[in-house]
This record gives sequence, C-alpha cells and structure tokens, in this order.
Amino acid sequence: MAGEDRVEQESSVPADVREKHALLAEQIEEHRFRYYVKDQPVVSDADFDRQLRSLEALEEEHPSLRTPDSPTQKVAGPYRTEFTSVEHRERMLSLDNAFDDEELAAWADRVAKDVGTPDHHFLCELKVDGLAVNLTYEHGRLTRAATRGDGRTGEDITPNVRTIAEIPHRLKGEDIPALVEIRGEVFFPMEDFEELNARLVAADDKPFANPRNAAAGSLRQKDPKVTATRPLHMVVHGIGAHEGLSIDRLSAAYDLLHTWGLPTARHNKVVDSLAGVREFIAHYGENRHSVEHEIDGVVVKLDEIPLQGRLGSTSRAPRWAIAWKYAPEEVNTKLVNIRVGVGRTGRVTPYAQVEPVEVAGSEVEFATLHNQNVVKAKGVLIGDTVVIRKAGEVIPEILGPVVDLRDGTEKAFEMPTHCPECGTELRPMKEADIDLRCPNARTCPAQLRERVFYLAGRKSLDIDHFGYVAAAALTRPLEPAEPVLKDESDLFSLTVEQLLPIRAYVLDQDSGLPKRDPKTGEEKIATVFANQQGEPKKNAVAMLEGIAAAKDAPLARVLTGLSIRHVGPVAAQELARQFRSIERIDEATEEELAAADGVGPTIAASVKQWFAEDWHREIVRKWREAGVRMADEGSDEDEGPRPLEGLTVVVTGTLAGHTRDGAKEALQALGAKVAGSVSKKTAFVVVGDNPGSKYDKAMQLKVPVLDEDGFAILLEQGPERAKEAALPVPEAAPAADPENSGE
Ligand SMILES: NC(=O)c1ccc[n+]([C@@H]2O[C@H](COP(=O)([O-])OP(=O)(O)OC[C@H]3O[C@@H](n4cnc5c(N)ncnc54)[C@H](O)[C@@H]3O)[C@@H](O)[C@H]2O)c1
Ligand SMILES: [Zn+2]
Repeated sequence: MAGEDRVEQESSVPADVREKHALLAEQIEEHRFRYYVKDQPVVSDADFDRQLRSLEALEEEHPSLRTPDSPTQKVAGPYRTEFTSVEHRERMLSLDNAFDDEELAAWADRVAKDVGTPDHHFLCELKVDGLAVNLTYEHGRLTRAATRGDGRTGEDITPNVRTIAEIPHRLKGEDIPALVEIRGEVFFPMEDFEELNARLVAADDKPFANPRNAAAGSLRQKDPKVTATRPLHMVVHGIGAHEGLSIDRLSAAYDLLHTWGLPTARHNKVVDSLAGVREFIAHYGENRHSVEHEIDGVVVKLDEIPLQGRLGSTSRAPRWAIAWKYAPEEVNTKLVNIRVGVGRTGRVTPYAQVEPVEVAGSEVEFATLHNQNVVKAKGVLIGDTVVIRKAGEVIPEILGPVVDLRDGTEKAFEMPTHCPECGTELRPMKEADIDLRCPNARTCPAQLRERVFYLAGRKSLDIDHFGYVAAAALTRPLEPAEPVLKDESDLFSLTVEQLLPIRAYVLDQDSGLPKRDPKTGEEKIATVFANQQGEPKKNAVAMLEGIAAAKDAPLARVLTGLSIRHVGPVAAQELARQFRSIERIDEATEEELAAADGVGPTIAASVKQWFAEDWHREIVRKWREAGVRMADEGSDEDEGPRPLEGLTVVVTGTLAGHTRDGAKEALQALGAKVAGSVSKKTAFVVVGDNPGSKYDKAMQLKVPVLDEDGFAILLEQGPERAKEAALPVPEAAPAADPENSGE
C-alpha cells in the first residue's frame, strides 16, 4: 500500500535530517505568519527565500519529506484572521523562481517541450513588490475583493479595496462579462513611505519596516477609513475565473481590461524567444529605477491562454510562469549606533552605523539620516534591527525598524548639544533652520579637514595623491602637537620637512572615524608622509608637486576651493567667467554680484559675507603670496576669439596628459559645448584609451573622431585642421542605417 511505502521511506531518512527539516519548516511557517498576517516580518525576503530553498534542497535529496503539507507545496497558511474568509472561484497561486539564467532556460525548455508547438510567445511583466488581491466583478460591478490567503480562501477586504482610487467600482465599456476575477498587486509608493512612518510615530503607532509591509498593513485594516488615508495603488497582473469572456492571449486580455478602466501595467512586452526575455530582464535590471513603482523582478508568462491550460499548475505555482528576481536592494541588519558628523560648512548630521552587510553588491556600514527630525520620523532606536536600502548609485538609507524584534534595551537617539570634534555649542544658523551647525568654522578640526579634503578633490583643485587621510593628517595629527594647517591659508607653502614627522589616525572617509586593523581591531595610526627610513614617501612628493601645480589652476577651481557657502563648481564658473579675478569679485558690490548671470542674491550675499571675515581674507592673501594665480587670463574687453564657439564635443576614454575634466575645461575655454552622448549634432568625438560605445556610435554617425594628436590640433589650430586630422572610418564600420544595424 502506498501509505506503508511512505512510512518506510520516511524512516529511511536519518533522524537528524528529519529534525532539521521539521525545524526549518516550522520557521518558514512562522515567517509566513508574520509576513502575511501581522505585516511585520522579522527577516528580509532574501533570507526567507534562502530558507525556503534549503527546505527544497532537503526535499530534493529526500523526496519522502515532500509531503503535501510541507511549506514548499503550499502557497501559504491557512490562517485564521480577523477578516471573514472567502473562497476564490479559481485558485490564486504563487510563482516559481528562477535565480539564474540556467534556471530560466530550463523553464523555457520545459515549456517548449510541454506545449508541443514552437508557435508560442512569452509575455514579460514587471514584478511589483506588494500584496496580491483578487477583485470579483459581476456584470461589471465590483462585488468582492480578497487577499490571496492560502490560495483557495482569502480574507474579505472589500470595503478597504473600495478606497483605492485606481480600482473602478464599476467597469465601463464594451463586452463586460457576467463574471471576471481580476488579480493584481497593491503597492505603496516608496516616495510616500517616509511620511507615513513619520505620521505613525507621531501618533505613537508602530512604524513599518518597508513599503511592502506598509501596503499590506494599510490594506488589511479593520477600519477601512484608515485604509482610505493611505496612498495605495494597484497594477493588474492576471485573470482568474470568468464567464462570458473569450480570450486566447493574456496580453490581449490586458488590453481589454484597460478599456474597462482597470489599471493595467504599462511596461509589459510580448516576445517570441528566450533571447527576447533575456533582453527584457537585462533592460529593467539596468533601468529598475526609471519605473514609476518599485520592482523586485520580472515575471515571464506563456501568453497563449489555451497553452497555459495545457501546462497546468502544481499545488503551489503555475507551470506556465516563472519569476526572475533581481538582486535584493533591502537587507536587515542591526543599528549599532547613531553618530553625528560635522561637514564642510559646519552642518552636523546624524548618520547610522550598522553591522556591516552586503546590499546590491557592496558592503554597507553607514547610512544617512539627514537630521534629528528624520531620525525621529523614521522611528528607529539604537539597537533596533532595521531595514537598509541601497538602490543604484544612491547613498544607503534606513527604511524602518523591525519593531517586533525589540527587547526593551533599545535607546532613542539624542542630538548632541556640542560639536563632537571641537566641543563648541551647536546652534542653527537661522532660527527656522532644522540643521544645527558648529559655529567654530575656522579651527573646528572636522570642518577644516572636510574643507581641505574638498579643495584637493575633483570638483575643486583636483590634486593627485591628496585624499582624506592626508587632509586629516595635515589638520589634526597625533604628532606633532600643532597641526601644520591651522586653517587652509598655509596650504600652498607646505614643505616636505613639515610633512615628515606627522603621525596621524588613518581616517575613513565615510565616517570620519579611524580605520581599524581587520585582524587586531586596533585603530590604525600611520606616519603618513615618511617611510621607515624617514624619507618622504613617493605619494607625499607627488602631493606636493600637485599642490604646486594647482597654483596655476583656473580661477573657478580656486574659488570652489574656498568653500564659500552656495558657491559650488557651477556658481564658481559663472563668477570666474564674468569677473575674471578674485580681486574683482571682492571689489564688486552685492548688487553687482547678484546681477551677474547665474549668480543671484543668495550667492551674492554669501560671497560678501565670506570676504567680510578677516581670516578668510588672510587665506586669499597668503595664497596669492605663495603664487596662486587667482585670475583668468584676458579681461572681458579683450576676450579674444572663441574658436570653438557653437561646436559640441564629446570626450570619451582616458587621454594621456589630460584629466577628463581638464580636457573639458580646455574645450569650454575656447567656447565649445561638452556633451555626454554622441548624436548627429556632435562636431567631434575625442577618444583616448578604451573609448567604448561612443566611439562606435561616432563611427556609425560619421562624426569626426580625434585621437590625442587630433585633439591637440583642435585646441591649437581650430576645427578645420582638426577635421583633416580625424581618424579614418574603418571599412567594417556598421552603417547608421537601421536596416543594416543587425549585421
Ligand atoms: N520576509 C519574510 O519573512 C517573508 C515571509 C514570507 C514571504 N516573503 C516574501 O514574499 C514573497 C514570496 O511570496 P509569494 O508566494 O507571494 O511569491 P512571489 O512573490 O515570489 O511570487 C508570487 C506573487 O508575485 C506577485 N506578483 C507581482 N507582480 C506580478 C506579475 N506581474 N505577475 C504575477 N504575479 C505578480 C503576486 O502577488 C504573486 O502572488 C517572496 O519575495 C518572499 O521573500 C517574505
Ligand atoms: Zn566643531
């Protein structure tokens, strides 16, 4: 008998494996309950998925453990909740996942084999991270809305769903069927999330850990009036039971639903091959944040509905669909501390120090918190487990706390009243400001270090081998007792003798804290500029050479380096172009400054304030004395011809003898516009080593391409001669003609 067989098989599974399986299954059930019912999961989705995969792996090895009540065989639940349970007319399933290309290809192969016809299509959809709902429309009227539940029965949330503006209470248009179940995802927009948590915290309610929990928690409210205050949205991603509707392609069905007023997805795409699927996945992997809502993957479906039927479903998921998940952008970690940093302009900002975790391919240890009000609004306590998000290039941030993991030892953050680096009492610059500042601008070691680092940096004087560690060593060494720079005025008169004895902490740029030896855990201290023989290190020599070279820097870069509030590289360019020397900027009245192109009253006032400080004037005086040029050649009466006026130039790859910015500036000084991408309007593309796709594009569009020699000719002899010096178009260059572009 089959039953006896199973008992026998099960007992052949070693006891420890069986125990491990049972424990894991129990944990998974517990996480599902917290996720689907309490809307307060305590582990990240990635961790949850890993657990589920381990369970699957165990069952793969010991198939007898794969019983129908295993979490791998179920959608979820069933749960008893405070909502009335309702039966779905057709089951609502989960999705199988593909975590790599091999799994995706295996799925596509299986589909091809099982449908038995090469004539089928894949419908690619974005995977929205929210919660699934089922909307029942009878004769066009929304009669019921339910959560997914265990797939057969869900929770009746009809009154709540009726508060979502996008969901029509009544379908309009042609061919409305007698019955149709519409499936979709309800989600909470990322940009509204911070405000929701701020509101909850202010009302002494629990904040949500992330927007997906906020969506679930907002929809699953006992009082639909509360749901109505939440900015929920929905996007349609499927059809369940229906009567009086004949459809044979899912993509076409969506088009029809759209005409009835349902919120269908805008980014779906039908492709006829796996290659097309891969392209869609790659495209949204790159452009994940250009979509109007968050996505966590792509769902690929067989588009032909009769073929879907032929493939059928398992107890948990359809065989005709698969979910591709992108690398998670959210992880859970511990909030170890909230520290404050002091910036270049004295602004004191709290930031989070977390237990280091990997998110989206990089290790995160710090996250921004902006100001003390943001800390409060997020409702995070020191010691909390928090959800960290790192999306694309943006700085990592804390979304929210996992309140259910609190044990009472967590502490609220208190904004310090005094500067952590110089002890000066903090205050807002203006009464209405939220930000607190350290008013000790001149000698506060933190402000000075940040200013020196900034002026050596890319946006300002761009001095090689002059980084954060050097900035710290020059402004706050352990030895000698007095720093060589008490402010930035002596920068250009530094000597190698001054540098040699300096010992200092090796500071980390992100936190301003000393780096630690990974083995001993001790704070790193170094003789920053001298080697063991007491001779100058190569870097130190190079740094001094860089400082000397910076004396000839264009005025805009020098101006930027003064850290005048509101005068960043762009404003500095404008000031330099229109006034041409520090002297003339200093002499100009506030009105004259404000009237200049791209300057305006705020910058003008700030410039005047800056020059009113004696120690600021002293910086200018000493720099000038040390030989810093502080003026651009030529006056505005004698501006000279601008030989590249009206030309757009693209620079790509690395050019020996020029930094990227240096090449740009040289072009701009002659009147050219420097652009980032190649088009038909581009006059020249300047290529260095490793030019990449812009070179190909230029060749396609037949835009003249210059190498370094050609670039020199362009700068010195003008565009006509440069054209003659352009690189030849290679024989094999693909033509711009789209008809041939596939070859
Ligand atoms: N952190 C936790 O403790 C915890 C616990 C349970 C589940 N989870 C998370 O929930 C998810 C697993 O649950 P699941 O069963 O809902 O699986 P799933 O999210 O992997 O896939 C199924 C669901 O995707 C949704 N979906 C979004 N866009 C879709 C589209 N275009 N087409 C079809 N469906 C679309 C639907 O709601 C569908 O039910 C995982 O991300 C998992 O990590 C987390
Ligand atoms: Zn200070």
